[in-house]
Amino acid sequence: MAAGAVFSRNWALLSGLRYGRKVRLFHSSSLLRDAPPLPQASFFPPSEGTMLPPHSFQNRVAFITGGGTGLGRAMTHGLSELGATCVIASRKLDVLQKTAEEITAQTGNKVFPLQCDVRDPQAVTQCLDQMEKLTGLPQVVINNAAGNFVSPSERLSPNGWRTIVDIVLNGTAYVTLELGKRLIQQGKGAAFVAITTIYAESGSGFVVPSASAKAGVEALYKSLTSEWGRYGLRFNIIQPGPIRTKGAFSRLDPTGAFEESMLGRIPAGRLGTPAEIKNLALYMCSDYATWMSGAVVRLDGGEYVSMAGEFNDLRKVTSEQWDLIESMIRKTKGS
Ligand SMILES: CCCCC/C=C\C/C=C\C/C=C\C=C\C(=O)SCCNC(=O)CCNC(=O)[C@H](O)C(C)(C)COP(=O)(O)OP(=O)(O)OC[C@H]1O[C@@H](n2cnc3c(N)ncnc32)[C@H](O)[C@@H]1OP(=O)(O)O
Ligand SMILES: NC(=O)C1=CN([C@@H]2O[C@H](COP(=O)(O)OP(=O)(O)OC[C@H]3O[C@@H](n4cnc5c(N)ncnc54)[C@H](OP(=O)(O)O)[C@@H]3O)[C@@H](O)[C@H]2O)C=CC1
Repeated sequence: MAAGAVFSRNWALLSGLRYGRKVRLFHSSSLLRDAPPLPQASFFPPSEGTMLPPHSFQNRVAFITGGGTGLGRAMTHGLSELGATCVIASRKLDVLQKTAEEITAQTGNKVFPLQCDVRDPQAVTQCLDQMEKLTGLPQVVINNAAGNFVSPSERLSPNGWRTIVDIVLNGTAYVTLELGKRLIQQGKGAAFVAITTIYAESGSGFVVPSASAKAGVEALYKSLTSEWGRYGLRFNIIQPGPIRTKGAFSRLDPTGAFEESMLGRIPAGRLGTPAEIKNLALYMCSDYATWMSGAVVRLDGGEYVSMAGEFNDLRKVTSEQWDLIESMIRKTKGS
């Protein structure tokens, strides 16, 4: 079914709410099921395993914000599997503790949970003090924590704006600047990765605080690439396309009405997986990527360019329709 038709059908289902019909209201319940991948997805199966050789991060420390859930958890798992001692930090200590225990049990390498709201610079300082005592400074830093929700911009309050910009841009800056200062002082190098999004470049309606803050993160990282390379610090950026995590989908598509139309614009025909982000992030932080700095890598199954191309909707034209179009164009010869 064409993406537009899918969207209309799903939206009609939701509209049924107004007439008292029973439809799924939340992303996790059942009427609007998770959209199935498109047929071409069978050409592009995701590989879940960890790509780099064993021990690639042996004797290294990694600090991952938002490491308790979603993509942060996947990256923590991968680093730990390859030998790193990991420190994960976010607001919910219970979530962090559970993740830390599970990963430590699976990999045999210690994961330390530290409570930290990255919006608060003092909390960041205290968290990094604790980390230094536990593990010393990290060689790998992943700024992954984020906040987001879809909302028409005219509904945003100043605090709604501030909340997202504080988590995404200010939080990343507090962590990066404080760690950078400490690393520089101790003469130690490190690899930083920030997780942004494909709309950091284009901007996007309905997620304006997130788009603005992620663009700021990219500017921060590109700027520090140039300024702090001389201290042994390198900075790279991953722009993921859509990946089903509870944190993202519950705030960006809570009804599930948009998932199918979103799939229709991804040439690979499927969502990404946390493991795909994990493998790219691990590569960027590894010794195989010491010449990589200031890079911005989009990992989105082709969605971004697919949305940008003026003529890409012609995918919907059938072979018979092309016969007609071609004959009409050919008739213009000599005119
Ligand atoms: C076209 C189809 C698209 C389909 C898309 C589907 C999939 C995704 C595809 C791509 C994804 C691309 C990018 C993804 C980027 C991400 O960042 S995803 C990660 C998302 N994860 C999280 O957000 C986790 C953390 N989030 C939170 O904790 C909360 O959601 C929050 C960010 C709100 C922070 O919580 P808290 O500090 O408790 O804040 P408050 O609840 O007090 O709220 C602060 C102010 O914000 C206002 N607000 C909250 N929600 C909304 C809303 N939905 N609409 C408008 N305003 C909202 C709230 O009212 C507070 O302001 P006031 O004090 O009332 O003025
Ligand atoms: N999933 C997707 O489709 C996409 C995701 N991304 C990006 O990937 C990254 C991970 O997102 P994803 O895993 O999907 O979603 P999650 O919601 O699972 O991850 C967000 C993490 O950020 C943490 N966090 C939120 N606020 C704060 C705060 N104030 N201080 C410290 N930590 C905080 C949360 O932990 P806690 O609640 O404990 O604080 C949570 O672990 C984000 O940067 C997101 O923007 C980008 C494009 C697409």
